[in-house]
Amino acid sequence: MAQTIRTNLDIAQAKAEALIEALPWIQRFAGTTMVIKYGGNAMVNDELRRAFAEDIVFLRHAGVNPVVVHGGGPQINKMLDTLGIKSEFRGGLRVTTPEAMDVVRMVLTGQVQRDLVGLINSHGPYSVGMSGEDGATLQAIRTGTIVDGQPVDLGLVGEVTRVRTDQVDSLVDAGMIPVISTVAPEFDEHGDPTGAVLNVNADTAAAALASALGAAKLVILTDVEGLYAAWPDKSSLISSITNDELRQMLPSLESGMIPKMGACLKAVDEGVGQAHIVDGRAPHSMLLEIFTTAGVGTQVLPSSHTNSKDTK
Ligand SMILES: Nc1ncnc2c1ncn2[C@@H]1O[C@H](COP(=O)(O)OP(=O)(O)O)[C@@H](O)[C@H]1O
Ligand SMILES: CC(=O)N[C@@H](CCC(=O)OP(=O)(O)O)C(=O)O
Repeated sequence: MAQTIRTNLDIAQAKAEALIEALPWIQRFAGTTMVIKYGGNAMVNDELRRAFAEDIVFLRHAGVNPVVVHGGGPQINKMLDTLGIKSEFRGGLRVTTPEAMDVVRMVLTGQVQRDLVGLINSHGPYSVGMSGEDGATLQAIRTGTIVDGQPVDLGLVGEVTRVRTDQVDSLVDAGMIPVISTVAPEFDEHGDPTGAVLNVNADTAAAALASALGAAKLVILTDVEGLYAAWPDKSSLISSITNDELRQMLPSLESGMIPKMGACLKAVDEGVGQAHIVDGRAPHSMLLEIFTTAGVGTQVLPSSHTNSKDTK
């Protein structure tokens, strides 16, 4: 019995220590904006999606202004398969035909975004869903990519050139949590809309938002622990890397890590305090990365900072 009481007390004390450890980080980040990118591969089951929604609501009550940007690549793949529409990835980006674009828009804005808004709002009326199309919040130009030194046409794929931060700020100022789908209207070189909509990779859109909003952090949830120096060697996890070190490493990266680490680099280069890659398969990993001293994933820091976890 005495043993049980001590064990229960130990558990209670460990919980209190976790709360106290979070205190300086909560003080530091209260009032800041954080852009949280939730990747389709990190949404694999209901428990994880529910834990994600809890973390977002926790952040909001800790005084942070979370802005969620979501992906949905696997969910788009599933719908394209069901409809018998072929699609391929080049350099980590989907080659997007007009037929595929209709499916991208339907799945991201009509399905994934609706699910996330519903999960967050099960805790209270906090969340509003929007697409880059709403209020022309994300404006984009068509972009291709380079694979093996050769230019590749990706079709209706875009890169964000302008963020209407006033649209996002007005929701945040009203105490809301925006959940943003990365479908963006195309704008021409004169800044006029062409009438087309473009498919924007959610990592690169999240970086553009984080940079435009002057976010304290960009946090990207995915299906790996973080960035591995020698992928697929799981013992080579990088816990902290500077933007200059990442710039040198970028050309050696593969597949989905290319837009993801490119997004972290862009965000930090453009003034975002830190970018983090976090394992979305582990419930509450986002809170651990933000509110514990050791952190759990990979953080990207500006070179001007020392390479220490204390710099988060
Ligand atoms: N150096 C690396 N470190 C970690 N993961 C890597 C690396 N190189 C390639 N990958 C792959 O990138 C994947 C993450 O990208 P992606 O599938 O596009 O994620 P998401 O859907 O979350 O955006 C990982 O699951 C892993 O298979
Ligand atoms: C151009 C491009 O590749 N767009 C992505 C958009 C969704 C996305 O980025 O989803 P994840 O974050 O889950 O990968 C796509 O069509 O899959």
